[in-house]
Amino acid sequence: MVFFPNAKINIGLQITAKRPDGFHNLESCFYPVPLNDLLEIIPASYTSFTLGGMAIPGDISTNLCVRAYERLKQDFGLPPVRIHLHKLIPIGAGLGGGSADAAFTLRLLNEQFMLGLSVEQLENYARELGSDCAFFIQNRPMYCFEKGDQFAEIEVSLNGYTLVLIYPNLAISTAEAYAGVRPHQPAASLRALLQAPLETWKGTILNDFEKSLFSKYPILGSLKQELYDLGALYASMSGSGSTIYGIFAQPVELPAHFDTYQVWQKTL
Ligand SMILES: C[C@@](CO)(OP(=O)(O)O)[C@H](O)COP(=O)(O)OP(=O)(O)OC[C@H]1O[C@@H](n2ccc(N)nc2=O)[C@H](O)[C@@H]1O
Ligand SMILES: Nc1ncnc2c1ncn2[C@@H]1O[C@H](COP(=O)(O)OP(=O)(O)O)[C@@H](O)[C@H]1O
Repeated sequence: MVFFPNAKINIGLQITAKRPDGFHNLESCFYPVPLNDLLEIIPASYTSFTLGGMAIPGDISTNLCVRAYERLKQDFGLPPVRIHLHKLIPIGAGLGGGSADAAFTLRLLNEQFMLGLSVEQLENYARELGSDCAFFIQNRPMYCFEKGDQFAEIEVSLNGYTLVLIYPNLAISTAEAYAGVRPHQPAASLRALLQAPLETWKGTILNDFEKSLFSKYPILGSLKQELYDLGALYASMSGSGSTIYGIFAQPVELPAHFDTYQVWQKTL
């Protein structure tokens, strides 16, 4: 069976408090984006994991696909499988690619082996694997809060807009990003701000990771400004970085020097 785990962007990200468990409470709109990895899992005589596309740091046993398989195997005694991941979503990019791979592994195994797990059960397994993972079970625009693993419905649509993603060949670890942020209660509710027309977001909707990461990596702030100069209606860093995205009214011709980065553009 073959699934295509997709990326996400964060529209707005407020880090509101440090939790007693060491994690942070946040508020954000998670929005799925059709930039995909390829994940194939088939029954086999022994379990193996192979990787194509981009290299992923870390031992195979720490790969989130393998961890997701091992977690379900614990409870359901799954047979051996051959897992192949073709990695296309940039890593350490704030696009949630690893979390998507984990969640899609759970979804695929649930179908392949007819485990009969409900959405809620799959979300609970996903929460064990990472704060972002549960989002990719339902995989639709959601207002996310607490660790980023609790959800509320929100009416946000980017349909018809052109989305540009720029990954400046710089991997930022999530832990590094959280270390630089000072949690605070926001002056305005992100949820309310997101309900206003997209044209108003530029002046109102912020990603709290930008402040410290833009000082540490000035290229990030420059790219965001360039997207505005090119006519973006809204531009931001996604999640814990380093991807900078722009939302445009129509397709945009990007300057030649962007060729040194990984650039993706699509009308949604
Ligand atoms: C920042 C966000 C926002 O969308 O995503 P990314 O941009 O990285 O994809 C998420 O909070 C990332 O979620 P995820 O990447 O699943 O994080 P985890 O593996 O659970 O945790 C990695 C590390 O990040 C920190 N962490 C993560 C989530 C959270 N709510 N508070 C935290 O403090 C912790 O230091 C933790 O050890
Ligand atoms: N299948 C996977 N794809 C990407 N990263 C993975 C995967 N499995 C484990 N990881 C680890 O997760 C971290 C990056 O996660 P990723 O989702 O790409 O970044 P981000 O949280 O910025 O969106 C890296 O430390 C990487 O080694």
